[in-house]
Amino acid sequence: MVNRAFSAPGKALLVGGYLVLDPQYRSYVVALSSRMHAVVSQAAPCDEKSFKVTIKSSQFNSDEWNYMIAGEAPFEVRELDGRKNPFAEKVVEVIMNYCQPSPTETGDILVEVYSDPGYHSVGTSMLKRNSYKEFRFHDETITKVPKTGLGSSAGLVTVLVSALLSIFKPSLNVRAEKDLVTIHNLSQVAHCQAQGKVGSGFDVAAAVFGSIMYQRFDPELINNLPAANSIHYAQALRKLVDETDWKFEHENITLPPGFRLIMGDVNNGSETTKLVAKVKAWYDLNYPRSLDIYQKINEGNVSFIEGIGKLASFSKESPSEYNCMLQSLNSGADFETYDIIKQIRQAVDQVRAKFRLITDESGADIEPPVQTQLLDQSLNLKGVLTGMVPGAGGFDAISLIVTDNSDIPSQTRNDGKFSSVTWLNLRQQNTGVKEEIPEHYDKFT
Ligand SMILES: Nc1ncnc2c1ncn2[C@@H]1O[C@H](COP(=O)(O)OP(=O)(O)OP(=O)(O)O)[C@@H](O)[C@H]1O
Ligand SMILES: C[C@@](O)(CCOP(=O)(O)O)CC(=O)O
Repeated sequence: MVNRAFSAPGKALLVGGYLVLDPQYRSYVVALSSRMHAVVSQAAPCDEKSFKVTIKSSQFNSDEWNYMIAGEAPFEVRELDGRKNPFAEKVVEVIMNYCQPSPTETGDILVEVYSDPGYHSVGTSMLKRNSYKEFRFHDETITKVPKTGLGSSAGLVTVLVSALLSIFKPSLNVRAEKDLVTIHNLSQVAHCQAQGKVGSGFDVAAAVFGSIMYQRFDPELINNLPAANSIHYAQALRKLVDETDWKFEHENITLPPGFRLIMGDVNNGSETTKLVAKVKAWYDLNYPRSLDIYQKINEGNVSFIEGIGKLASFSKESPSEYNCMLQSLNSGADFETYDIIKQIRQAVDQVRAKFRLITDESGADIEPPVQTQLLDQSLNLKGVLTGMVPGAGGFDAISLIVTDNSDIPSQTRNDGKFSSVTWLNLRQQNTGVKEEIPEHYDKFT
């Protein structure tokens, strides 16, 4: 019996929201320590005309989806009890069409999914653990449990693709760039099909490659695929995944030493699709002024990215001065004497100001006044370099880049201004998809 396990990280898009939808702009995505996990096993084949792929998510009121696979490409995938999980279903469909297994030679497959605590609000969940890992068990089905916005669907798709691919391609090695690209391409296709739209794909790219500077692929690559029930689909999919250069950028990045990311869950929830639609309508209506505004945002994004790069070089070139700078930040002293800090803060100010303008004009709450207040107050805390609303913004969350030694929760504990914020216990993580040890997922009590 084959038995393998994989995990992939959640993400925070620090700069590049909205602009990342356009291939000309660069964005900065940090992968987070909250990870999605999948453990896969396969029974021996029993010479039937069909086989079953079961996906179990026991943390969510024992959710389970059973897909029956029969016939040949184009494989149609059917859930036996009509239960819906578009992300799981599209992964199964994409993998079957890409790998084209022979049903009579394939045994039933079981994938058990686990997600780290950061992805969902704690609510009334129960923490269960074994000696290696701990997960929260909720008494509601997956769609009823509020999300924190770390990209659970991208993580899910990425680990399911890795797990299922490893069954049909036993040589799969997630340390090899070539295999990562295969996982990436398959995951982007499945994720877009499940969402019913081609987004920027930064969340899937971060789940696969870890913390990255990202520039998107051409959406036509996926839009041009034939329908999944077409006789041309499986072949076109293989060509797209294996033989096409997607020309997207995913340069690995890391926060400078002495800094980490802290996310505050504001627990309100915004619908990204509605925000994106409003911003797009605003952009088209206000063109070419909107282009100027995007270019100003991009200037800020690029200056932020450069500033972060300069901090990394500073830490190498003058370690003791760099430590003094970290200490000034920690003590709340006049750290703005450091030009790099000034550059980063100004860059983020420029981006935030333009997003506030778009918020006013478009009606899309990218940085609504409550978030502005929260961020401005956060900038006065000891150890905070800068802060922003991540991704599409809205009421979901704030992200702060802070020094390693700062203690944000204790500075805000009894402060009414932060009463709406739950600080998530997360760290930046450079690694994308990782192979795990299947036995580490045995019996959670
Ligand atoms: N642990 C899980 N087990 C099974 N399905 C999951 C799991 N986590 C996520 N999903 C699937 O992903 C869906 C949520 O995806 P959605 O894109 O709405 O949120 P997200 O990716 O967490 O959020 P965001 O894109 O705002 O970061 C769920 O409804 C379910 O179909
Ligand atoms: C607005 C957008 O640029 C960011 C969405 O980010 P998030 O899903 O809120 O993390 C859309 C996208 O990139 O798909």
